[in-house]
Amino acid sequence: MSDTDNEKPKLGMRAPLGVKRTVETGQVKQSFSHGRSNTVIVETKRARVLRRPGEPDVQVADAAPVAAPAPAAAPAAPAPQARAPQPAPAPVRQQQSNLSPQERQAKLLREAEEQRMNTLEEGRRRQEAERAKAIEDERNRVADRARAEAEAKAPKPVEAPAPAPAPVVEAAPAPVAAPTPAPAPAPVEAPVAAAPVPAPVAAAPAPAPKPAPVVAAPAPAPKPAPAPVAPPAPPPIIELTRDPAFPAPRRFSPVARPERPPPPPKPVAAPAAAAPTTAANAGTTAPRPGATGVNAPAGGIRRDAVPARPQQRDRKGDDRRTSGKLTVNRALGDGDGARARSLAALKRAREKERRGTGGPREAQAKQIRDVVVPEAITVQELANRMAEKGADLVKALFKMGMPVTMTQTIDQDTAELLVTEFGHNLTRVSDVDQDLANDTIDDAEETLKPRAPVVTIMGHVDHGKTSLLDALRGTDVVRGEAGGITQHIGAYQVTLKDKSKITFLDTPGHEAFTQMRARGADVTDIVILVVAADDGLMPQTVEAIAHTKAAGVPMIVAINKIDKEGANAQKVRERLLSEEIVVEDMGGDVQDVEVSATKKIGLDALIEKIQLQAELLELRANPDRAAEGTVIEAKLDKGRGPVATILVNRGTLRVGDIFVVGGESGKVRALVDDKGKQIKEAGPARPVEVLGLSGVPQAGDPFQVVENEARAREVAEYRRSVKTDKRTASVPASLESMFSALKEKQAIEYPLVVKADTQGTVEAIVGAINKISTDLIKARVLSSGVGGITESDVTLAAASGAPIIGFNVRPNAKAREIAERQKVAFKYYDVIYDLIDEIRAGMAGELGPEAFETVVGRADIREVFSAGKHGKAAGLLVTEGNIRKALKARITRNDVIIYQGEIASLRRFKDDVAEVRAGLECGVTFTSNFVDIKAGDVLETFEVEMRERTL
Ligand SMILES: Nc1nc2c(ncn2[C@@H]2O[C@H](COP(=O)(O)OP(=O)(O)OP(=O)(O)O)[C@@H](O)[C@H]2O)c(=O)[nH]1
Repeated sequence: MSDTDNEKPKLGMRAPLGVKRTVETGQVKQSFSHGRSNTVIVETKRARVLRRPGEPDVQVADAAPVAAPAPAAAPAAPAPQARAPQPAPAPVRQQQSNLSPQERQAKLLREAEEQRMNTLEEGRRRQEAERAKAIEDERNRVADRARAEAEAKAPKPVEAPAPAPAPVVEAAPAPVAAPTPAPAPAPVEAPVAAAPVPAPVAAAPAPAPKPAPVVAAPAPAPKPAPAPVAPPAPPPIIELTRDPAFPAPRRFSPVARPERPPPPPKPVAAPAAAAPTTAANAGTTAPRPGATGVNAPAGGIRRDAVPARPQQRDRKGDDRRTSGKLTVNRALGDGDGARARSLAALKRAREKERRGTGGPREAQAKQIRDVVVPEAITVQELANRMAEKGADLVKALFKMGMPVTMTQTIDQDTAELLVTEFGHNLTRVSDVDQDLANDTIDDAEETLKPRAPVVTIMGHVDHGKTSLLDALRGTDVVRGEAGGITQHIGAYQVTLKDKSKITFLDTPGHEAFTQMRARGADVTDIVILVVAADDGLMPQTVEAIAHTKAAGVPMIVAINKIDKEGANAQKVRERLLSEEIVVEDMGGDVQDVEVSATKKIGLDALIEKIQLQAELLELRANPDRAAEGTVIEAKLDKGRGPVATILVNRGTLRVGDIFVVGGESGKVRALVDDKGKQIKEAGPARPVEVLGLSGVPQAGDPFQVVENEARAREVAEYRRSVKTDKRTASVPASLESMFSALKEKQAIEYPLVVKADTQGTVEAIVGAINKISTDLIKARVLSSGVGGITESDVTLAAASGAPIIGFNVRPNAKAREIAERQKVAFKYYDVIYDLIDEIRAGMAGELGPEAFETVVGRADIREVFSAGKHGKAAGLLVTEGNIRKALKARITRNDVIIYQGEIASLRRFKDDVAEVRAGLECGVTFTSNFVDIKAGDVLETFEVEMRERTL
């Protein structure tokens, strides 16, 4: 917009239709800061007054045509309000009528500005006063509220013009425009009506019937937004309604709206207040001559909206409201709004705050926990116990310089660092705390009752252990054994003629069962060392003696096979001396007895000695307590599931008892004695098969009855985790371990999958296989277990190209099918000797034949000649053996090999010869053109023989 544009009387060109000109225009130059100025075209329009039908008004005829060009504001012309102020403007009009239009406009503007300033000043003073009062209100809010309201009411006459704009419109233009005030309200009404509260405008259609056709047309102007109104109001008129007498600050009108007072008592005061403000706003914010009449009010709307902003902010920000800061709203006595909010909204706000801040924060509040830390724990488990994120722990450990993963096990000290770091309390526990307390306290004397002795028979292979036991039991076990040797521990209880009982444990004699034998010694009271009279002491006999001594168990020497020819019992006794076993006959304290298992000689004497020894031991146990025992043997029975042979040490084991055995738990489903009979209970020293286990335990595992299943599961779980931790615990790296690892890497791996019928056999086989390993080849048992060969065994073996060793077990149909498909080899055995021999042969075959070197002859190199295309020839003196053509040869200088190859040619006095013996001279050339030959070097010829390797 330019000044030149302003000079063009565009508004005048688009004068509204009418019989006579109702709008007068003029220019007002406005000055702003920074030297800016603006020229505004000001039009003065006569206000239209709607009158009731029948009311005498000579100006009606004029009003109709004037109202037409400003239809936008028409809806805001409520008839009742318009009529009320009508009488007032008359004298004002008369006073101003003497001035020229320009003078009047200038004067009006000046006065309006003055009035506005006065009003602002007045407002400021009022605000200050209100602020002071507000402070008092804080102290005694309830009491002062009434007074505050009274004071707030005081400025209402100023606010009044806002809610009642219509009279203003009518009053102001009247003197300027024409004696007919009726048509004017439309444009002037627009800014007021478009002010923040559109309600009056929206209500405008109600009086529409009164202005009849003229008012009905602009009905779409109910919105405060000027845009939609603009089209129906084309005349770009900036209306300036003014009343120098009451230039009430228009800006307060929106604030006062919510509590619209009753109609102002003075009809003149109300319109006068609104008019100048509107004029001023219109003049400053919408100076464009091209602006429509509705645009002008838009500026007014923006200006009017300014004071409303604090109110909006107040609604959002509680702090502002509660801070006691005086806002325009409060200054104007808007105490009601604050009160209304303080009751309901404040309550909601408090509730929201409580929910929003109190709730979650309390939930997130860090809980300090008592973290129970065992001797070794995984990072993940520790995180769980601390209720922290595992990743946080890993991060903390990383910061401590320990790069670990969640599944890695850390020791108690490291765990303590973490627990402290995270602000929890540490409770150290040892394995004993976690596990079942091994009740080492002896039972009370009065509870102890005599029990049967547990006798273990030990001895070298085939010395007749099983035969002796068989003789004692009166049953034939020997025939049932594969290969004629005992494969695993058998436990039997023999009832003697005097009803007394003896429990026998038959341990295998083969060296592979050393571990099992050691276990047998641990649970036994007496050891019977079987020594064949014809064979004497053998390695396993000596080993059995060592185990017996280690267990601190008394021994009875049974010299067996005395019926055999060549039996020499005395020799056995003498030989035992070298093992520090001095039998009674030799003046010692170890009982000995000559027996024959097959001829049943000396059996009674043996039993007598056992009973005597048992008496000396005073074997007693408390049968009236929860059972404790030891696993003698365990296996996975196809029909019955996991089965463990338990020797009850003390207490009585009953069907239905809940127990923990090693890393397994369970409830006794059935008890089977050594004769295959189901029994209800088993007292101390009684071997019994237990059914109802969760898995196959290890031979030698402790068996304990516990109070409930939960505890049983907990302990079993703990024991399993300990086993896992031990297995997965990372071995600290050292130079030695690194070198040994390198060494191991060089060795060929011979993978195997081992399945056997019992746990003890599995251990024995695995132990024996590991012993076969050498530096060159290492047997690696990928998996070992009890029970038949399953699909998973085959899959594992197939993945590694390993054969499956089945000892007394066979694959199921599915496993066979997969094995056939994946070309997995099964090797079945029922004698451990055969198994080990074959594995040994297989491992040797894997290594291939072994090269053996045999030196054939040696010679000293005396001279070196040039041999043309053959490089150099050496003149030799054969010192040892002979030198032959095509033999492998090596030349050493100061015992360091400098050449290795073959003899290409052999000559003696220019003749090619096949062989030159020791003491003779000859000349040789070598297969490769070796030239670095010097007199003084030594030649060595040798043959290489490939032999089958043995391990
Ligand atoms: N003549 C004679 N032969 C016996 C006697 N006791 C055992 N035998 C024989 O010795 C062989 C081995 O007997 P076993 O009872 O199997 O020997 P073992 O010590 O139990 O053998 P393993 O179970 O392999 O440890 C059998 O052929 C028996 O018949 C005996 O008192 N006299």
